[in-house]
Amino acid sequence: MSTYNQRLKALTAERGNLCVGIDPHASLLSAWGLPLTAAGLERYCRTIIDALGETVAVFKPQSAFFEVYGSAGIAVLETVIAEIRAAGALSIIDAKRGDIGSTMSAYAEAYLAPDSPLAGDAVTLSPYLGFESLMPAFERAIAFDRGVYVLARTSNPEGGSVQLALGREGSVVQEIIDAAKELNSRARTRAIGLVVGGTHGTLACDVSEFNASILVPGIGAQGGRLEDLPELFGPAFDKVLPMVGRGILQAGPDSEALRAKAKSYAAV
Ligand SMILES: O=c1ccn([C@@H]2O[C@H](COP(=O)(O)O)[C@@H](O)[C@H]2O)c(=O)[nH]1
Repeated sequence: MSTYNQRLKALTAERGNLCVGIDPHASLLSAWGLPLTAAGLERYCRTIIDALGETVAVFKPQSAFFEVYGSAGIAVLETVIAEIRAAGALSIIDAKRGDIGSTMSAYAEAYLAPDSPLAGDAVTLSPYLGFESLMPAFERAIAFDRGVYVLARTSNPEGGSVQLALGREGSVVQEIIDAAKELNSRARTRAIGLVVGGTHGTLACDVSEFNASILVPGIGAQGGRLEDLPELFGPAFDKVLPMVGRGILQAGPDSEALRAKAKSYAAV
């Protein structure tokens, strides 16, 4: 089996460099005329995958919006992951997990083990219990040819209060970026990616020598613009995977409108 990074490169070369967020906001379900139930949730997700599944490279289902519906919502998330795979696209499960190592092992099994119904191609992780606490997920991602995206410089304005604080050798976020880069080098992998928001005027951290995929949320509804990313990311721009949720989903439920909106983001 190819690695996550190889699959990502091949598919974005073929389909364009775009990750579409599957964020089933209650307001969007209502705007699409769907009930706020697990059945409405399933219909919403299927509409997106039917419209975009064979043309978009990567989808990012946001776990929180599925958890709202309890076990029925989690069952829909499992179906969505399988449907994305069946459409030939990749999935990043946005669960932002992070915990002490022993609990992290269980999260890693849930989101990265080959036989888990909740495992996509990659999962988002929070390093704020300590980068090293994520090691069980790093090990499984490498072993199972999957990927992880570690929150570094998030898109929200509040993130700076923690991420830009001074750590032992520089800012906290820079320590995370450097630790991820170092681990990729040491393990001869590209499985450890970063999340860096596209909403900032300047990043206030250095990703110029980062060596794996950088997921960039915040484009569209949060004010980030695709056309600003080359300057924002400089030499790391070729690692950037831009991600758009509401900016595309608001065009639904019409399939043509969803396709046209996704194309407009992929074309920039
Ligand atoms: O720093 C971050 C990390 C994750 N997100 C997630 O991305 C999407 C953004 O959706 P939009 O509708 O395009 O705003 C959402 O699931 C967030 O939880 C982020 O925005 N910023």
